[in-house]
Amino acid sequence: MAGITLRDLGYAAAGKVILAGLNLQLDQRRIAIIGRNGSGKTTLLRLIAGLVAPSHGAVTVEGIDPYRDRKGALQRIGILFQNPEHQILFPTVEEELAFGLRQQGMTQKDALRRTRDALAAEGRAHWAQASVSTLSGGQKQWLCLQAVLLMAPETILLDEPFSGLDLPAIARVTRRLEALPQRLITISHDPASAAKAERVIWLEAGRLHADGPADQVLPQFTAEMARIGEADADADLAG
Ligand SMILES: Nc1ncnc2c1ncn2[C@@H]1O[C@H](COP(=O)(O)OP(=O)(O)OP(=O)(O)O)[C@@H](O)[C@H]1O
Repeated sequence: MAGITLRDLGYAAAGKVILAGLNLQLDQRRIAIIGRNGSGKTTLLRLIAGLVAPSHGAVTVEGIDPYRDRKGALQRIGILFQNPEHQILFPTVEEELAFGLRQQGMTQKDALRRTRDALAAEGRAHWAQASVSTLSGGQKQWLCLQAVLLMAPETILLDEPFSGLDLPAIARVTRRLEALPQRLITISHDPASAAKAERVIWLEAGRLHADGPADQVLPQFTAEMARIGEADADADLAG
């Protein structure tokens, strides 16, 4: 795998600089991106997924530009959004799961067959015709992860994959993610969930603040968050 390359990457919106000057080569299998609210983590994932175009510099994913080459991006990158409601488009479980496969060029018939096989393999064959609106938040999140996995991308981008999950669901999703062969790039506010990453990237106000092994970066991050937490109320808007 050639990995993901960010070259002097920057992004601005509504006249505001949101990310600037990022130069990173991302080759590791488990990468965590940490940072405070509004530090630019989600924007970085959206740039890597090719959902938005850089305002400055470039992103390359396994040799392609994910914004210009959408088909190539769909083969290489999957993204799990923080809020499943932002990801789910279809009324039933099987339609939702089949959609990504259709986008990758599979016929509707083959996509539905693959979807039903995948549900059966997970012991959830009876979910196929279920209405997505009847699922709980955690079940919707499972559905979104399943949709990404069915597309078999080389890299999966996860935006706070544990938000809104109860403790058993966190344990289940953690096990599932740990077993995946793919490269995972996971956003988190929570240092504990980044502890097993091979590499931790800390963003601060849209810029790289630290980059290294978890046992070096996380203690600095935790200490800094504690320091800020002890200071006065923090009501500044980023940018
Ligand atoms: N399209 C946009 N137009 C204007 N401002 C934007 C846009 N996208 C992001 N922002 C702003 O950029 C900053 C970074 O947002 P982003 O969602 O990337 O941060 P984050 O680190 O993921 O935050 P959180 O941890 O709260 O999810 C925020 O101040 C946000 O309001």
